[in-house]
Amino acid sequence: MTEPELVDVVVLGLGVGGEEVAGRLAEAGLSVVGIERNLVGGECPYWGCIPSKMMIRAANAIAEARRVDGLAGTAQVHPDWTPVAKRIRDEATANWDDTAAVRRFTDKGGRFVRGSGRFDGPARVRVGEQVFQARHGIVLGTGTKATVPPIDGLADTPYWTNREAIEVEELPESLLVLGGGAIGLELAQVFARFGVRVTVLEASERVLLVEEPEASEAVAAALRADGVQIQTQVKAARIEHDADGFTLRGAGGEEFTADRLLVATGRRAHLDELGLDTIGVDAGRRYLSVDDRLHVTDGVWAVGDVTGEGAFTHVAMYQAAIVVADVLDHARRADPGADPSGTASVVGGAVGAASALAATGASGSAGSVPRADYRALPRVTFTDPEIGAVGLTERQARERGINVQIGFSKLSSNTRGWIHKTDEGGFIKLIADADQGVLIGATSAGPAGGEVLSGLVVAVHAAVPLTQLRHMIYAYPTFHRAISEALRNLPS
Ligand SMILES: Cc1cc2nc3c(=O)[nH]c(=O)nc-3n(C[C@H](O)[C@H](O)[C@H](O)COP(=O)(O)OP(=O)(O)OC[C@H]3O[C@@H](n4cnc5c(N)ncnc54)[C@H](O)[C@@H]3O)c2cc1C
Ligand SMILES: NC(=O)c1ccc[n+]([C@@H]2O[C@H](COP(=O)([O-])OP(=O)(O)OC[C@H]3O[C@@H](n4cnc5c(N)ncnc54)[C@H](O)[C@@H]3O)[C@@H](O)[C@H]2O)c1
Repeated sequence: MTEPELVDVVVLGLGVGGEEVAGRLAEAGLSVVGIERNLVGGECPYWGCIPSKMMIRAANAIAEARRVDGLAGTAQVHPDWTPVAKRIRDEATANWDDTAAVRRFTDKGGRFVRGSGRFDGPARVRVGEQVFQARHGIVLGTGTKATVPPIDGLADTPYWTNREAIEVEELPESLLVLGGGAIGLELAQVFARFGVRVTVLEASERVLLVEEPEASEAVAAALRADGVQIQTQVKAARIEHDADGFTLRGAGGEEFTADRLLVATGRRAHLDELGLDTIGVDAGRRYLSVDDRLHVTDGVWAVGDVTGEGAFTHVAMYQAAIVVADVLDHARRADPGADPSGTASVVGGAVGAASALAATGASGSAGSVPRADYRALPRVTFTDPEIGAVGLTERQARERGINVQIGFSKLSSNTRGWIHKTDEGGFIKLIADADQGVLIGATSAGPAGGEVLSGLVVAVHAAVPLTQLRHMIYAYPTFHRAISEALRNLPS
């Protein structure tokens, strides 16, 4: 049997969350082993946020050029995917090579191990023949994988997930997108703007189901204007593939065909692979359940998508800061005699770093580690119009029995929206708790919906009284000035 090697912390999965935790703990002086089986950085830089937003930037440039007609003369656009694929290959992903990311971690003092890790009993992680025993804790940042629904025939076809869609060098003529969530909609609009015939097939009654119905309508209308066909309430019964491409047969007898099929029906943690049974944690759940300091169980923390608290890079980063502070706090408590200057021992280094972090407010000293609070969780779906949202939707608020008031304004009746020639789709929707006199949710849809959102995030996060929000000065003529009109439309 392999003798375990004693280290301070093991971080399993170096995606956005794991890499941040591992790097900061290593910088703090702990001996950290970071284990990653694929690419350090995870989904976001290689197959997620960054390359998809490069695609969106390019597709929006095409759409903007097409808006020259009638506004500033004439423009002819000849979309070409080559520079987009090249930019993703060369600038975003270094051809899907993580050498620089591994060095970023090892330069901070971390030890990198490439491979698939799993628990091997309490405080132990095994990677192949190597076994590590963690003195201060194990952090799981193993993320999610695309879910592939159990549709008859699908598993035997060469379907795409986000990975193949992001890596594509040559666009197909036509594309079926199964799932009208964030991934499906963002990529559908991109490909349509580059001339692909795209059909989005969504099982529920509307696309972007998690956001406000008005947001779903605005996005669906914009995608249709880009030539995307959208079918809701589709129940896929069978999927076939042959030399002519894909055929999806619906339970109602409908049939959809295309050269390629992108499956974007959600994501799921893969807990069954992590040996969680060896530490008494239920691997049958959809996500790892964590408390507000991201504890899973004694000496085990989780960070990022695997927690199910919102599959966003900003959530992973937010949680990472809490995990770092809490692990350092535990290290300090485990070795209270350590030199706080950080020079006497490895743990002393961590203590010194914890104190430094506490001084900057980024971390906490014993007992003052910040707790996760998702009340003001922002989301941005980077379609055109962008859909920014924070906190509760109207439906969620009503389901909680809150005394809800709604304020609404359209961008078309806002001066900047009118100047900009936004279509009817842009809007601000405010969800107020009438009893508390504060906003508890908001949506900002429009050309800069994700940017306009920031003021609304502050309002929800800091529970700024509606009276104060109404008496603020909103610059003229901006998109965000539509917030003041929505506030006026709230019953006072
Ligand atoms: C197409 C797309 C677009 C997106 N766009 C945005 C966006 O615009 N904004 C946003 O905020 N979010 C976006 N996201 C979501 C974002 O990518 C995730 O929230 C983020 O990557 C989560 O980070 P993570 O560290 O939790 O997990 P991941 O990034 O999934 O990393 C987990 C890592 O763990 C590794 N791993 C798993 N199991 C093991 C094991 N047993 N041993 C060793 N290693 C293991 C994996 O290989 C992986 O590298 C997008 C996602 C997709 C797919
Ligand atoms: N801009 C961003 O921040 C961004 C962008 C992309 C992804 N993400 C993150 O990644 C996560 C996953 O994205 P996603 O779009 O895969 O998932 P999602 O859960 O957002 O949407 C999946 C959609 O697929 C539908 N669906 C499920 N099964 C189906 C079936 N058999 N047939 C047809 N439709 C079906 C669902 O009803 C849902 O509308 C998101 O929830 C988000 O957190 C974020």
